[in-house]
Amino acid sequence: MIITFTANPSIDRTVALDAPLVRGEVQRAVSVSEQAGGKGVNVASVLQSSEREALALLSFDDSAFTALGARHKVAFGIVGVTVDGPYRVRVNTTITEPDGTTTKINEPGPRLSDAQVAASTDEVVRRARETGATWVVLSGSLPPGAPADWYATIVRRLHPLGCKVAVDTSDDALDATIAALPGASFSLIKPNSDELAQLTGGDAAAFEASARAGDVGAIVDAATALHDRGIENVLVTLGGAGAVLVNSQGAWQAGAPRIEVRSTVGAGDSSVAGFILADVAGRTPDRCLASAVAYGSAAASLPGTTLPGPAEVHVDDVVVTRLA
Ligand SMILES: Nc1ncnc2c1ncn2[C@@H]1O[C@H](COP(=O)(O)OP(=O)(O)O)[C@@H](O)[C@H]1O
Ligand SMILES: O=P(O)(O)OC[C@H]1O[C@](O)(COP(=O)(O)O)[C@@H](O)[C@@H]1O
Repeated sequence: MIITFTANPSIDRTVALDAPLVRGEVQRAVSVSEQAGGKGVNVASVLQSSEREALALLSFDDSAFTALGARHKVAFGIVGVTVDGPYRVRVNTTITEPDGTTTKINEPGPRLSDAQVAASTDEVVRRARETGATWVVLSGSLPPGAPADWYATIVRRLHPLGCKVAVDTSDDALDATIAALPGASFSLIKPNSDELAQLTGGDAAAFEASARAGDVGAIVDAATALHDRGIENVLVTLGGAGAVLVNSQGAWQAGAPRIEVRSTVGAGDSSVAGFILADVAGRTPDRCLASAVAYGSAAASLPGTTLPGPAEVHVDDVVVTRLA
């Protein structure tokens, strides 16, 4: 069993334009779609599509979110509270343009109380213990009211169980997760270039430019610094430039296959799922990296938050190079 925990689920609304977005103008959408989303929900959905037993745990939901999830057949478990009434699961809006450019506006979500945070923590740990989970994935931004070090607290509580843990978050929650190392060490982090720059004091634009030019030296150095602080696998995703993996066995780079980009929403989550799918199948690190990139790129080629299943994923198209 693989468990994901989404502290701040979302209804993902995708608004498609048939012309470039123009700030300050009135534009008409050509289509609008909605899906149940949030990082852990997406990871579990990809795992479930690939026939892995996975459960998406949420700290809260509402009836609209549950109905959307049921339509897309994601198996949910609610570990916190059901926030119907005046509170709602947030709506995250993505605007897609014909050339594949996506603009995302993510809402903060409802405020959680200390009691709701504590109850969710207990439930995540209890479900992981009960199911003998091999991986627990803690994913996404934190809702207002949640402590920035919430994921670090859960990581510490999961340590005695011996399961692998992935953390994929941003902003203050990401800083707090790293600040808790090495005491709250874990198995996988998946920063993109912005998050890597935030954590290591680097320059995201410089990381991206050098990656596009095929030079990932500075990215490997930054990822190695994170690995040395207590994260076994540092998977840096680089959009269309692919990804880099650093772990105790070495460092690898993978280029992304050429695709027609439809929407990158869910690409990072699909990369996390692709890595874990290969890991639980006992694959070597280079194959885990190839799987992460193949799943991420497959997601980027699909519209909205549509997530890839094995039929859309072409791992053999991904070229991996060993760097160290
Ligand atoms: N333009 C693109 N072309 C091909 N693959 C892409 C593109 N954008 C994203 N991907 C795939 O999705 C993965 C994750 O994308 P990235 O943008 O780095 O993550 P995040 O969504 O977390 O910021 C990349 O490693 C790559 O495999
Ligand atoms: O919790 P956050 O950081 O606001 O992100 C939530 C959003 O990210 C997504 O999980 C997509 O993430 P990725 O594009 O990074 O894979 C959406 O489903 C959701 O709307």
